[in-house]
Amino acid sequence: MPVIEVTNLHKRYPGKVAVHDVSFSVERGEIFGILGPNGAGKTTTVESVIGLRKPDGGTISVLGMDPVRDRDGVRSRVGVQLQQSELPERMRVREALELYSSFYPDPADWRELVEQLGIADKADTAFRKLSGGQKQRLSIALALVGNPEVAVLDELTTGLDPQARRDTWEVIQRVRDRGVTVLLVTHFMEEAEYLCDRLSLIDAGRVVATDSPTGLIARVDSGTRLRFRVSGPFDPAVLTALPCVTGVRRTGPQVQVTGTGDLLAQVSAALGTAGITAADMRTEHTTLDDAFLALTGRQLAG
Ligand SMILES: Nc1ncnc2c1ncn2[C@@H]1O[C@H](COP(=O)(O)OP(=O)(O)OP(=O)(O)O)[C@@H](O)[C@H]1O
Repeated sequence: MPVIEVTNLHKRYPGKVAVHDVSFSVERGEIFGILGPNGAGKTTTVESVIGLRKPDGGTISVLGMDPVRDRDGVRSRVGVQLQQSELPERMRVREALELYSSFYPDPADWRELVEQLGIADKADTAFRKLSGGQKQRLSIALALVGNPEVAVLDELTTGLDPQARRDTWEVIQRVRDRGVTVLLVTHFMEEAEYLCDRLSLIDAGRVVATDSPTGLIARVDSGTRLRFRVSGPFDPAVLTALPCVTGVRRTGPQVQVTGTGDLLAQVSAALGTAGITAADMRTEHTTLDDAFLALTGRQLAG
């Protein structure tokens, strides 16, 4: 039985339908992502999953419970990290963790958690003195201190620098390694690609597709893409004449070539024969962004 099952969720706010029709299910032990642009309905969906919002239509089951009817049951078994959780400025890390531990019948050892999350040396630091990354780690620790079976994490790494983001991803993998099922909301394609076993792409309140990151990418894989820079004259016909090339696009000094087969070797050889010097030649792979674009006609980022 899935740990989380959302079926035809519909949720409206006054004058606005935030979620039209969302269905997905999350299996035990997986990291499941909900990926979509700002305003797609991701937060409304997860807030419904944890019982903070009452659906206008559809059904939700979390560990076999209805999150609205059995809110306490869900609360005791699901750890939640919502966007921008704030604590009193002067509250120390230790105090916050002890307070949250007191809410649960069988809390985790918070010292062990902060150790794993790399903020053990901050136990006596006040919330306001923590960096963005440390606050984020604390909020993950608070989401996990009740020993939950499921962790729901919304916009986990928004506002973090690239290194802190990567560190946080490792933390989430360790959380899953402890047997926790993770539902992760993000609008960062790299985050979804790196972390998620499966994910739903969501746009304008609807699920566009659900699959593994590689499965989603394979749906739109349009072959290989090369990118390089040229400084002098460049006639695209040198490349369009090659059977393996399907397209050449030039934007200023940047050239993008799409095609199939052994594109890199053939393009390099043709450029060499024509005496064209290409710099920074690299192969680009299809990303979730490309998948989102192909499935919705819109870019994920921006
Ligand atoms: N309390 C509310 N009242 C009215 N409209 C709302 C409310 N909360 C969200 N919305 C609207 O519903 C839509 C979906 O919002 P939601 O926060 O679920 O999207 P999201 O995908 O999580 O976006 P973001 O990443 O920006 O948080 C948006 O158009 C938003 O403006």
